[in-house]
Amino acid sequence: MANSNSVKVVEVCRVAPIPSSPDSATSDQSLLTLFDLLWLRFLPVEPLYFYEIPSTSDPNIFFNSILPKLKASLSLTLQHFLPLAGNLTWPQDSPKPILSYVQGDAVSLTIAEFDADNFYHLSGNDFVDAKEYHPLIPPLEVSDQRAAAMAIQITLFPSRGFSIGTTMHHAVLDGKNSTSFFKAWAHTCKHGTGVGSSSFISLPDNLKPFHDRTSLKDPRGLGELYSNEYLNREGPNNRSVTHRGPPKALPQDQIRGTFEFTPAKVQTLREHAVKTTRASDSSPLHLSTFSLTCAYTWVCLVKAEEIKGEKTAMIFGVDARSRLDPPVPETYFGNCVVGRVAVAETKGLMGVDGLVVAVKAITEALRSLEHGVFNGAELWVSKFLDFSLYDKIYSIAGSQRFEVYGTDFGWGRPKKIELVSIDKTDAVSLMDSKNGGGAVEIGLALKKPHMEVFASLFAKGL
Ligand SMILES: CC(C)(COP(=O)(O)OP(=O)(O)OC[C@H]1O[C@@H](n2cnc3c(N)ncnc32)[C@H](O)[C@@H]1OP(=O)(O)O)[C@@H](O)C(=O)NCCC(=O)NCCSC(=O)CC(=O)O
Repeated sequence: MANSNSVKVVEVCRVAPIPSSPDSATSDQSLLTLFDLLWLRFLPVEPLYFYEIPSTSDPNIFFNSILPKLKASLSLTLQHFLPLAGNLTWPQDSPKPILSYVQGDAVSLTIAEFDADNFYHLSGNDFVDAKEYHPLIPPLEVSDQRAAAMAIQITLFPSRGFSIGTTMHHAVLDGKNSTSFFKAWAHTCKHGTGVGSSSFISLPDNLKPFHDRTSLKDPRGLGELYSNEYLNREGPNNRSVTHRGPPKALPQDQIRGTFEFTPAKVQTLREHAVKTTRASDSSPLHLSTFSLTCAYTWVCLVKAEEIKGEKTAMIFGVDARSRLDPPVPETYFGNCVVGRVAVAETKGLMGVDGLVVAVKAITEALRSLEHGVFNGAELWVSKFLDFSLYDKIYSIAGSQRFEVYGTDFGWGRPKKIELVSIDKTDAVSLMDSKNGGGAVEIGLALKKPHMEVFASLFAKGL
């Protein structure tokens, strides 16, 4: 078990974007879109990256070299991501919340230190008590009137490594953006010209955020419809920009585990699905890495948690950027994700054809995209999902496409990445694998007995 010493806060400071030239933007303001509003009440996203410190003769390498570089590059990177240094408000005269940055706004950065022995425990492969990650994530400054977009915490594990934890307001950005921000910061840190330099580091095109929320067209006025919903649903004229709190009683005995799907494992699942699909099933199954990974996880979860109800659901996000008409750039900054819900009979998931039942449900949910991402939107903006219909609703956070393990600040690939928020949102995290090679990893937070059964089902295979 890890040393239970608590995290010691060394410094709390604020990092502002450095203007890179005299004509750099000094302010930025945008109205939230429908896509942002959908996430307004969601809990913040909490990615946590662990990096090993290279062995060196300088015991103070972190404070002498690494930390100053991280701070300087953060400041330079924020110049490209001004909204992340800003705040959300919802003035009385505004139809929707406003995300604004004005000169002087800055990101809260906490520097902390934790017992070195915790490093390999928290960044290793063993199960970890979910609560152990919480001190590595900073609080976000939020009130009903004003919410910061992001807070960052860098925690040193002396002579071992450091972690970078962030808390990001979900109405400000989606998983793709948060990954791009980390990659842009890492790029600037790795290729920067030195501490104290205010020189502008140009980002590769795929990391340059495209900031124009008005480019998301909403001819049916769904954003207004949805914001009116908010204003009326939660008390009269409720303009709070605070997310809902975590569930009242977070399970105390949750542990976290990571499981890997190698390309060979995915191929085995694919072949199994093809073999067990009935000849009478005319419509082809969507047998991508994503659908097979989610389907197998779903089946193992239903069995491990002994779900009893008639139906269970799995919600996943779909990147809408290229699916909109007209599309928006891949680098569009702001939420651009729509939810899709796969529904299956629990009995079917538990049966011998469980994998195919799950893949079929995911295929059907994806098929609805053929009619456009806004098909039936008037219904789901006013009543997204009737939770009472399902005994259990699973969800997927993140994507293996984001290639988060490619985030190198100059000291190598991350040793481990956790999406800490999944223990509050009950989601399954999905990302590329820390072992590379085209593998995918999922992260779970479950009660210990359920995790043990899940691990054994996962290892056993089909
Ligand atoms: C809807 C999807 C999940 C479906 O994914 P699939 O992979 O099943 O289907 P697909 O049609 O997109 O791709 C099918 C095949 O084409 C290939 N392919 C297609 N596009 C690709 C691309 N851009 N990069 C790499 N591969 C690609 C894949 O190899 C895949 O096969 P193969 O994989 O077998 O090789 C995805 O399209 C998508 O939108 N992903 C992003 C979801 C997202 O943004 N999530 C974050 C939500 S916000 C969040 O999570 C934050 C939070 O709340 O915490």
